[in-house]
Amino acid sequence: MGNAENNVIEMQDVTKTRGRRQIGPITLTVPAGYVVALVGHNGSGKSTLLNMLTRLSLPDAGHIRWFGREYDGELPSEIRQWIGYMPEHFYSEENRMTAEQAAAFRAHWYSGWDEIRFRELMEKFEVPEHTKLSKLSKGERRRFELAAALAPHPRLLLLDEPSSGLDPFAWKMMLEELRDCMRNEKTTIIMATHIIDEIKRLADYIVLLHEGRHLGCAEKDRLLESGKELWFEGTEEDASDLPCVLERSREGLLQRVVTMEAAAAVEALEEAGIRILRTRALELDEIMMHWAAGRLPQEMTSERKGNEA
Ligand SMILES: Nc1ncnc2c1ncn2[C@@H]1O[C@H](COP(=O)(O)OP(=O)(O)OP(=O)(O)O)[C@@H](O)[C@H]1O
Repeated sequence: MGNAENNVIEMQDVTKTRGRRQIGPITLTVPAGYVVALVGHNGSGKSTLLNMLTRLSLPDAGHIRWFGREYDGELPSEIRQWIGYMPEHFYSEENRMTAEQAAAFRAHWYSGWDEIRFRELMEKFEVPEHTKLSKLSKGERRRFELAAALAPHPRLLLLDEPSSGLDPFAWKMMLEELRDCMRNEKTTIIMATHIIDEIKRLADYIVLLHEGRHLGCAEKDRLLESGKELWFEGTEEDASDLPCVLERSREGLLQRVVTMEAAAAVEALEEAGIRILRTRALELDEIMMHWAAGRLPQEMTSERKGNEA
């Protein structure tokens, strides 16, 4: 492994049995300043992974290091205060508190709690003042949770489906705020999400979980650059000879090929003097579908991040 001091999270062969499903083994390194999107169908283990990173849930096996150190029991408070967490389901114990009371309660845990920032965010997100959390709408409650998660300037932000319940305006505001955190505070973000647009706009890396199995980690830009659909005049043999072909078919006089090595495929066709008549970049959701079906080349999904590259 490269410069371990720069790693915010290191998971080594982490497993957890949840009901009848085993999650993992997960081996994952997240260096400082990156945004990692956790992606996978319902029940694939995204929340379980985040819960293990907050220590709300303990792994059955494997090792987790936070900011370079492993801890046995609860995370010490000096580590917890670097971590902002927005769960998918909110804590019901706080339902009878107003947003301000809940914030004051949380501020005790975070020495870096920035009340001015919290109030600015509450205003920006238009969270109703002096109202019990139980009386907030789902989207308002999520906006409060986001403001509270950001108020202590966390070094690591764990977000579980952050956009759930947000209207498009609030969603855009959330994206802007997260972008600012990444830019100005170099916050490391690990977020579970189903929203392709969110992944496209925020993530540097994508981690795919499928039915509890960790299918790897891929660099988003590389996936998007590499996946193309090509149409060209040629034979079936020309099509099948191309690198990393995921799909191919004949459309009239043309060959249609879906490849995850677009640059090499185009070069091979050009060298053979074959005319490419049309190209289309694959959408991220199409690439994810191929990935979940195990069709992506292994070296593309076992990306080593940052200093490990
Ligand atoms: N408290 C629990 N007790 C037993 N099994 C659980 C518990 N919580 C989750 N599970 C199971 O663990 C597996 C992973 O669940 P998890 O919530 O981590 O998935 P997820 O990817 O976050 O799903 P979603 O997209 O629906 O939020 C599922 O099979 C789920 O049924």
